[in-house]
Amino acid sequence: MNSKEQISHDDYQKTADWLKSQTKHRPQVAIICGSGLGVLADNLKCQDSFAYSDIPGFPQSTVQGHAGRLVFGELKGKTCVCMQGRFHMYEGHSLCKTTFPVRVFKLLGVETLIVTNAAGSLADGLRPGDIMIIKDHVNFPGLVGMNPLFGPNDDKFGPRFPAMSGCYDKGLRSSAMEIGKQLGVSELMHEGVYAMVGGPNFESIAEARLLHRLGVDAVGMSTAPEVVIAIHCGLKVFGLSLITNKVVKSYEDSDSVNHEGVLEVSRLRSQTVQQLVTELVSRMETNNNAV
Ligand SMILES: O=P(O)(O)O[C@@H]1C[C@H](O)[C@@H](CO)O1
Ligand code: HPA
Repeated sequence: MNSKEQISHDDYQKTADWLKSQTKHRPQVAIICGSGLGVLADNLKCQDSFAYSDIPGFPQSTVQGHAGRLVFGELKGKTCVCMQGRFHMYEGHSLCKTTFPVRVFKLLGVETLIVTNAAGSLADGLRPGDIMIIKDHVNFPGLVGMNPLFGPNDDKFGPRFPAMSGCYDKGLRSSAMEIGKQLGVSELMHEGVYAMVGGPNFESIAEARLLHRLGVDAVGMSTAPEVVIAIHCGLKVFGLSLITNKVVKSYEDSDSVNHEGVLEVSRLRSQTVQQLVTELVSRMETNNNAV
């Protein structure tokens, strides 16, 4: 991984211009699908979709459960773009490659980013199959210097020192909780703190205990860099974690997590997440920043 890799404003613009030349859709909302959650794109009407390998400048997805397609379409009167597959630091992408699509979305006129992920729970009240609305994050790689904003600041996107307090929009969070009630799934709905770790190994018991003591509710291997870049360039952000497993915190516990199990729980709950996201998008107030 080359942490010094720089991507110029022109590079993002070239990708945005190519996409604009290939689709008439001008999205207001972007959705990043977590592991096993690619079904979120299925409700989009009048779809235009592109394999990542055909999009100039786009990285490639290498993880099972991440299809590697960018899908544009209409969802309840809003134009959306949906990433079926995200990029993780552990795949060997630099952080600016990992977050590349977010700046492209900004250049396409997107106003709101929805990030979803699969995550393991540390909080006792969070069970596999539950949905945790992200109220804040701990960006562990960022805290030790692995931040997508490292390097010269691009003032055209945002300020050198962006604030991260309040990065998960309060209005969208309460709207999602309300929608959960209306869908009859309030017993699944929680709010909590997500922590990003580098992966790709799952946590040791000592690491799990440390994260738990630090006040982390759910842990995963993505999302925080995308959110940092989104906030830096002025996007509104909503995030949710689908809890796919309990993180083992006891030496007496013989359970063990694996990616296939994560994908299985994601798929079982993906329809509910899809309904929640669809309803959230339909209630969003958007301007028309189409560019
Ligand atoms: O892309 P997300 O964060 O949903 O993927 C999680 C973290 C790892 O990539 C994988 C582990 O099963 O799922
Ligand atoms: N730990 C880290 N990432 C994850 C987990 C986990 O338990 N489950 C899904 N993604």
